[in-house]
Order: sequence, then structure tokens, then C-alpha cells
Amino acid sequence: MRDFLQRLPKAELHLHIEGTLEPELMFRLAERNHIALPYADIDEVTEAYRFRHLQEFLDLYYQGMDVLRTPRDFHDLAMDYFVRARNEGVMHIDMHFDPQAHMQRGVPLASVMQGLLSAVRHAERTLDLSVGLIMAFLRDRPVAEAAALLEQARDYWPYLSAVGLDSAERGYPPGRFADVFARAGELGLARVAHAGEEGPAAYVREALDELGVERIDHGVQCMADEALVERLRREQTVLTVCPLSNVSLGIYAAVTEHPLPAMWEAGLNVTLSSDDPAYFGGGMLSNHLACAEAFGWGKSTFLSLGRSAISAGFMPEARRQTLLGRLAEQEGGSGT
Ligand SMILES: Nc1ncnc2[nH]cnc12
Ligand SMILES: [Zn+2]
Repeated sequence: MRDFLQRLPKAELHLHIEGTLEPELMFRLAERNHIALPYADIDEVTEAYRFRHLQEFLDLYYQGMDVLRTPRDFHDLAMDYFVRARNEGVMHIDMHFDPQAHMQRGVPLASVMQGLLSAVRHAERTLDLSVGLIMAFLRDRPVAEAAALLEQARDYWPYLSAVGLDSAERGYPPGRFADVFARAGELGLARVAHAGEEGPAAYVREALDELGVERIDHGVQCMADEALVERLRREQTVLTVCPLSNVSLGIYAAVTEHPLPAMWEAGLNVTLSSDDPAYFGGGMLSNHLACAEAFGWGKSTFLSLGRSAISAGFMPEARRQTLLGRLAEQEGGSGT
């Protein structure tokens, strides 16, 4: 199964590039930029990565990214992950990034964009990996700041696939960002939002109705609301589900407790992603393996999940057909 899951051409639709910062790279960048870290060594870092809820993770996530200062840092961060992901059979990534988290500590938007865009170009040339860019707004920061960021990013609009909404969820309903998302829609950008991760099912409905999103990141809390499940099933809204993330953040006690099998049985359009692999115990392959082990899913389920993700990824149509073709090759050889 491991070989099959590794070879399976995968599209990862929910990945925060800042959440791919491995402790090794954090130490390397800290040294390069003469920054003192609050950790003595890598063991101390991994020891600190025990989270009871989303906010505990976010505190360390925003602290960790302080080592990212220059375009080269962002380039190295992204390439580091792209190489790892490609080795796990990932062929497309829709990558969230959090400009406000960098700008509020004095890193210019141009540094973030130059570094990420050069890594994306390099990966597309050398790794046979395609990448969509999702510029995320921090929902626990002022709406006006998000609106200003969108305008400030004017030079980069042609390079963005979508806007997203992330950070602390409870107490920050998505509807507050309706105008910003409407503007993004006018600009021709796709829209996605984290909703129903820790927050209530009502936030999923609000993201659909007031932000016009075409995908929901996480969305697992929808299972508490039968009518919402029925709507998501009818509309086949893509949910980017991240099982190891949900367990790491204490939303479920173990992968065996995760509602993914129930979501699948309910006919929801679920896909698998890793969210913040450096913090949550592994990337795409680990997430797939965890599901295989916990749910006993066979090859045909993973082929189907993989097809859903490729079908929904922000990529050119020709690339989608290539990846669907690669998936069909695996199907032919999978014996299912
Ligand atoms: N899991 C997550 N939820 C909300 N915001 C995030 N930013 C990075 N990871 C996140
Ligand atoms: Zn996320």
C-alpha cells in the first residue's frame, strides 16, 4: 500500500507554505539572519509542538516564521517543501501564504512574492510540479487590513489563483470579509476559506453564502448539521480535509475518531491535504498512510480521492488532463 500511495499522483489543495518550515531549516535560517531562537536544539522544537487547540499552534507558527526575512529565505522555504512533496508523489500544490504575518513584522510584500514566485518557477521547470498560489487573509486581523493588502498586491494579481481566509477561527465569522472577497471575485480570483475547522458548521454556510467560496478548507464540523451536509453533497463542494492536522490540534483524539469515513459515506466531495506538515507530523504520504491504516481504505478509495483533488486544483486544463492520465495509469496497474 505504501508504494501505491507514494506513486499515486497527488494534488495537495490545502497547504500553508509557512507551515512547511522544518526545524532544521528554521535553525539554518536563524543562523543566516542572526536571529536568536527560543530553542536550544531540534529536539526542543519538536517537544514544543504539542498543541491542545488551534491557537496554541498558531502562536508557534507565527513565531517560527520570524526567521523568514529575505526573498532567498522564502525561496528556500518553498523549494525545501516542493522537493519533499515531489518525493511523496505530489504533482500539484495549491499553496496558501500569509502576507500579513510577514508585513506586520516589517518584511515587505515584494520580498515574500519574489521568493515564492522564483521557487514556483524553479519547481515548475525542474520538478514537474505545478503550483497555484492562494493569498490568505488573517481573519483575526482587521478587515480593512485585508482590503488594503488585496490592493497592494496589484502587481501580483496575475500570479494568484485565489484568495483564502485562515488563522484563529472561533469568534471570527467569515461574513465580515464579504466585501474583500467580492472584490477578489471581481478581479477574477477564485475564493476559498477555512471554515468548520474548530468553528461551528454555521461558518461553513456563511463562507458559502457570503464569501462565494468554491472550496471549503477543513469543513469537518459540517457533520453536526444534517441540512448543511445535504447541501454540500448536492453542490459537491470540495472540502480539503487534513486528518493529521485535526488530530494534532485536538479536534479529534485519534485518526480512528476522524469523521472522514462518515463524510465519504455521505457522498461529500472530500480531498486529502497536510495543512502544516512540519508541525503536524507529516506530509501528504503520512496523511494517506494514516487514513489507510485507520479506516482500512483500499486503492479504489484513494484513486477516487486523488481524482477529486486533481479535478479541483487551480491548474491549467492541459496540466489537469496530464495528471488525470497519470492517475489512470496507476488505476490500470493497481489491480482494483
Ligand atoms: N490549520 C490552520 N487553521 C487556520 N489557520 C491556519 N494557518 C496555518 N494553518 C492553519
Ligand atoms: Zn489550513
